[in-house]
Amino acid sequence: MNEINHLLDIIRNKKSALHQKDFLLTWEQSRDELEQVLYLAEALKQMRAGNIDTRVFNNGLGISLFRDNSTRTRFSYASALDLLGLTQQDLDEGKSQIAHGETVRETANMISFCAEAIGIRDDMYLGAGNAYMREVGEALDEGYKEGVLPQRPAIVNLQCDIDHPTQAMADLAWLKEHFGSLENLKGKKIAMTWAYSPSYGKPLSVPQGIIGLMTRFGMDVTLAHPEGYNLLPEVLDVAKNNASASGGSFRQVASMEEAFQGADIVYPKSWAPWQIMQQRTELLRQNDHAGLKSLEQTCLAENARHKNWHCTEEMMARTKNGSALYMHCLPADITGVSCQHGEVEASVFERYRIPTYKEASWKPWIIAAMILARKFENPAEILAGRVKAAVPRIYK
Ligand SMILES: CC(=O)N[C@@H](CCCN)C(=O)O
Ligand SMILES: NC(=O)OP(=O)(O)O
Repeated sequence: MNEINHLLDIIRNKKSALHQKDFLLTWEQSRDELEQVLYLAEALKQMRAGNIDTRVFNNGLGISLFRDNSTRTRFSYASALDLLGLTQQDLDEGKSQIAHGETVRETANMISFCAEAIGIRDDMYLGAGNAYMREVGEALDEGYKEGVLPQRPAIVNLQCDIDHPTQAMADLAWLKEHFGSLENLKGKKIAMTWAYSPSYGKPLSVPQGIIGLMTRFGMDVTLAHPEGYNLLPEVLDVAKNNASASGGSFRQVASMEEAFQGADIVYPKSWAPWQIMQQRTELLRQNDHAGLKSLEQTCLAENARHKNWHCTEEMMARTKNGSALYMHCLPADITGVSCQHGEVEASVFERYRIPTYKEASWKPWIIAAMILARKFENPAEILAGRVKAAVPRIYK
């Protein structure tokens, strides 16, 4: 209990305007706001462990819209809604009236009469996903202002084309847990590198999320990828500016070997080539399904030219004392396990499998924290009320 109260005190001292804006990109939030979410996640996790009711809502919907597959984020979002007392309702666009001319602003209002949160994953098309979330947000603002909606639902970015903030924040929570404090992350070397995948053309948002967030905490961030796998130039600028403001650094190198050299943390994962992402966006606009399918094949063929971007034991041996922390957003393409030849060698993955599960396990708490911070001006007081109301257990 003392520990929870200590966390609530930390949260009280963070200056936050998160109750007035959606958390769509980590770099749009102040350092205090990021920390507010991080500490709220810790407090919620401890409250549940102590069997303290965290249902701050008596009722209400939490809507989900997944335009791409998901295991972790989908169940983490459902868990977060349950923790807060909300009921999940999935928006199945195929079953809605969207195909019959219903506009985004109309759908956004029609689903939200009793909604407190809307979680959206829309990550495959450059320039589309984040923009869609903002369009929904504007429709909700109007509905609330005009008295259609009695409340403004929080929008939760469950991965867009630019950032995967629930992932990057869960990764940060895991690093804080692993290294003991945010202070301890200063000067740590993290290698965000491309790795070969045979599965499909993955979004750019995970590597962008990592370089955009870890540069906020004084880390030395290295990005590496084969030619043609560039990230969005504006996100590279964000990473550079963050690094100079936080006393960390950001550099780009041309090989996994170089990025792994002396690294404390490595994050090897695949993403699609930039050109493919741009063509995919065009084909989506034209609704060209056959074109999208054949482009996917082109993407996989291009990936196959870089099979040497493989997180092997030899590669790991280059890291600091040969024992860098391996991270992955999951699912990883594991050579000989989930595919013939993938991102990571089986023995490396197996050694870090449980740590990657712990990394992922922060996600429900981070999502619940984001919703709390958006819905309440003083979320620490709201949780303090739950702590006070908790009935002590009779026996232990
Ligand atoms: C949609 C998708 O596969 N996404 C992600 C996030 C991590 C989960 N795999 C990716 O690989 O970038
Ligand atoms: N890491 C991650 O976002 O996983 P899912 O795609 O399963 O949600």
